[in-house]
Amino acid sequence: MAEITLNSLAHSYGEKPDGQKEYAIREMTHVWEQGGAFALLGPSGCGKSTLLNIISGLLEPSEGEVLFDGKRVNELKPEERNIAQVFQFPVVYDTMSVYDNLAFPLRNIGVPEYKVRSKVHEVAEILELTEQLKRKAKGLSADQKQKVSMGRGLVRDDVSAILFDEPLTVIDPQLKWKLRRKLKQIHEQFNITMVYVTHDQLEASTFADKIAVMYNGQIVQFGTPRELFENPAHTFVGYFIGSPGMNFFEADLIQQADGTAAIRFGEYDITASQAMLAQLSDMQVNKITLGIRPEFVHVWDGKSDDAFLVEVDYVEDLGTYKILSFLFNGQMMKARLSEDQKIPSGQIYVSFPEQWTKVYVNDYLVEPKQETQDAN
Ligand SMILES: Nc1ncnc2c1ncn2[C@@H]1O[C@H](COP(=O)(O)OP(=O)(O)OP(=O)(O)O)[C@@H](O)[C@H]1O
Repeated sequence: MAEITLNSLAHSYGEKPDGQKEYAIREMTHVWEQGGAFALLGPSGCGKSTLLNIISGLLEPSEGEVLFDGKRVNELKPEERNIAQVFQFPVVYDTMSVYDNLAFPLRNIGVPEYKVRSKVHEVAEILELTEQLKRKAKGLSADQKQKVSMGRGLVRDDVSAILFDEPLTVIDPQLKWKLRRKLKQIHEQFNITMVYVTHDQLEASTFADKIAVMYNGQIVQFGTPRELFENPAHTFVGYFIGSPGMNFFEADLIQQADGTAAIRFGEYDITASQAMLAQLSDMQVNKITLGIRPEFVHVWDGKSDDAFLVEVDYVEDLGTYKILSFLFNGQMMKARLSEDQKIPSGQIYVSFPEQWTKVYVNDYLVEPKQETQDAN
């Protein structure tokens, strides 16, 4: 078991990269603590597989280092790193029995047969493969084969970490949920560092304690599912996590005649704390992006003096909840409402609670200015 550190790591597939754009992994320093369950979440092409292959040793990074428990492993071959990797498609020996497939990694390192037997039975039990142990792998269904693949990763006690690269791609939708739970249970039981790559936010949040969201070769936020939802550190996290994603709109920071600052969206003033306005004034920006999740838009039943009058566009009924689309200053926005909330047609009042209205500059979240403590 190991803590995995990426130290100023970067990777370009080209020999002579010309600028950041040519890097599949842009420079990052990052730590995955020992024994954690982590997900690497991001859209296709953001660099997830590249990063996983660098950790497992299938790919040598062009810059920086990978450390296991503080020791550099860049020069170690995959088999010397004690990493188990489970890929999208099952890797099993068709002509061998399920038992021999599971026993293979242990026999390879000379584990005595009596220990092999007990470990294979333990893992088969967890993965519900005991009844299949004598069968040839060839006759198994795709999801059973993938369970065998996972089992081969789990049999060795000495692995530093298990890396999963979209392991549920071939699994039946009904079984996906069950296997995800199983993986979580296995993690709790074995306390091995696990990194799970996926482009599916639901998969990431059921499996992982902490999720690294990747975008354009960078980890833009590393946090619990709740942190990613409540406080997206980057506009991409706001957009990618949640259903539907965060509402964004461009606003202006203006300096008023009395010397105070205000945030303006068209003719509307958007409330912000003094600490936030002070921070934005310090940053000397004019344009900002505001973000609010559809769940946090407050839709009023009737008239409200502190709310904005907006135009209802349409309401989508999704069974257990509704999505209201409305036009605010010409921009389409969404609110997520409970199924029993009545929505009048025409014009309604909405407001954006200050706590949930996030401010972004150049795509990154701005935190309100901290009061400096008086030294005396
Ligand atoms: N062998 C390669 N040679 C050159 N470029 C590559 C190679 N493998 C990946 N890339 C590029 O590196 C970037 C990151 O790809 P990577 O496969 O790591 O992304 P990913 O997030 O795993 O995507 P997916 O979910 O589609 O597998 C992409 O722009 C891709 O085209």
